Amino acid sequence: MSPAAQTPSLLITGADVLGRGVQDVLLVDGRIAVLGADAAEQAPERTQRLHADGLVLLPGLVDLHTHLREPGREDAETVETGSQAAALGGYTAVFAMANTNPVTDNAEVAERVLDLGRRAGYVDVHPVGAVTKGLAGEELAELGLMARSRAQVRVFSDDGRCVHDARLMRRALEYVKAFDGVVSQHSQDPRLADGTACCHEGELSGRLGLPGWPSVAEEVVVARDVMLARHTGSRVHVAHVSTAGSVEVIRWAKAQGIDVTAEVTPHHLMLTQDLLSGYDPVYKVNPPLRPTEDTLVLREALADGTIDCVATDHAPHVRQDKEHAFVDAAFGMLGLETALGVVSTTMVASGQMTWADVARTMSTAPARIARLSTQGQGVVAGAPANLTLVDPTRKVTVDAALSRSLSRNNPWHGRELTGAVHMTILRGTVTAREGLVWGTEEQR
Ligand SMILES: NC(=O)N[C@@H](CC(=O)O)C(=O)O
Ligand SMILES: [Zn+2]
Ligand SMILES: [Zn+2]
Repeated sequence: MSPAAQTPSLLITGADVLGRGVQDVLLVDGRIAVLGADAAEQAPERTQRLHADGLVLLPGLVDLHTHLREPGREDAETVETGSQAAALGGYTAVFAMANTNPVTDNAEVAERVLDLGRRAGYVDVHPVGAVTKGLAGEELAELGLMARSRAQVRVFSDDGRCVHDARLMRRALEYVKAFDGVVSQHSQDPRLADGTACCHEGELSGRLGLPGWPSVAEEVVVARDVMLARHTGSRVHVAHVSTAGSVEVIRWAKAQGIDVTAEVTPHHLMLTQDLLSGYDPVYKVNPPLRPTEDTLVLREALADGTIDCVATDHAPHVRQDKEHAFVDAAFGMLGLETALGVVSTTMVASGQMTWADVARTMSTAPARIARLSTQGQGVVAGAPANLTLVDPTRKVTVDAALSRSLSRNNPWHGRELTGAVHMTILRGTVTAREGLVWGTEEQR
């Protein structure tokens, strides 16, 4: 990365800041120097100008839940390709899940992922630490060492698997409290979701002849975990909330003052289980796509703050793992490049959320949950210049072939989304612009 001191000054004019009104914004030395009427006057000599009329300026997006697959599955994604996809999607920071090979269950792997992210340089890559060694659910991983490492891990998760042993979950919550960490739980009772289950259990799964798992497999774990959070006084985060029942529990827990936060994925906001009728494994994901009623409750919960944030659960898989009969295919779908468009289409174009709500749910709230000090302050003078410019009315038909991800398990292919990322800026440097990744080493 080029040092911030060499980043040219940039004056952004005409953009609607968070949808709250047009303000000029001056970026100097990688920071937001001035906001408002004085910005142009205070611009140093040779400041570049960007005319952003009609665009909305948001703080750089932060993804609490990304699978970058490196180390171990560099055929599906690398930190570099995943970072490029993230920059194109408007992200300036992502949290890389620990289900890699080797698993990120110690300081060494965590620092390796951190360094790979820095070398790529498109977004800040923060490793998530595993809760248990090897994700085996038996013994706590080196939580303290990961927290004290250069990676300063604060988010811990066995994602892909549920920490189903209540005693281990309790100990993990007690442990992370010492450094204000958070346990992000993949809530799914393995005893209620047997190994072959691959979709939502209900009338449709019966008709399709696919083994399903019930909503309650998620809800019982959410209910248990909020009680453990209350008991330990620690923080629990519910990953990929997918059912109306989970929302009910989280709403109740928050009303009690329990320190619980939650995320919803773009796919659970827009896609529903009826897509499974063609048995296309691109729609196979964990937790599964649910009935429309759940989707509508998730949207309401995101808008009213019961669900704190949107997280992609970007889960790239190679063709050999995904293109199988539905029951045998891998779980997961791409999400980084389309998340903003999906949220814009489902929540903003529909009038359920404002752009300020998008800034909260896709930047400031996830940064706060992860206790990020380097990002998520919003668009304010003095903050690092991590910014995303959005064209709110642009309609884009998603083309999987144009994705920067190495994988092609893209459920959004062919869909028209309203609202597109125009530009992403990391500490004053443009990382993506109009569908092209900028800021490669050669260009700097
Ligand atoms: N979401 C998925 O369906 N798959 C994720 C794991 C996970 O998030 O549970 C993956 O790593 O592929
Ligand atoms: Zn998961
Ligand atoms: Zn995941």
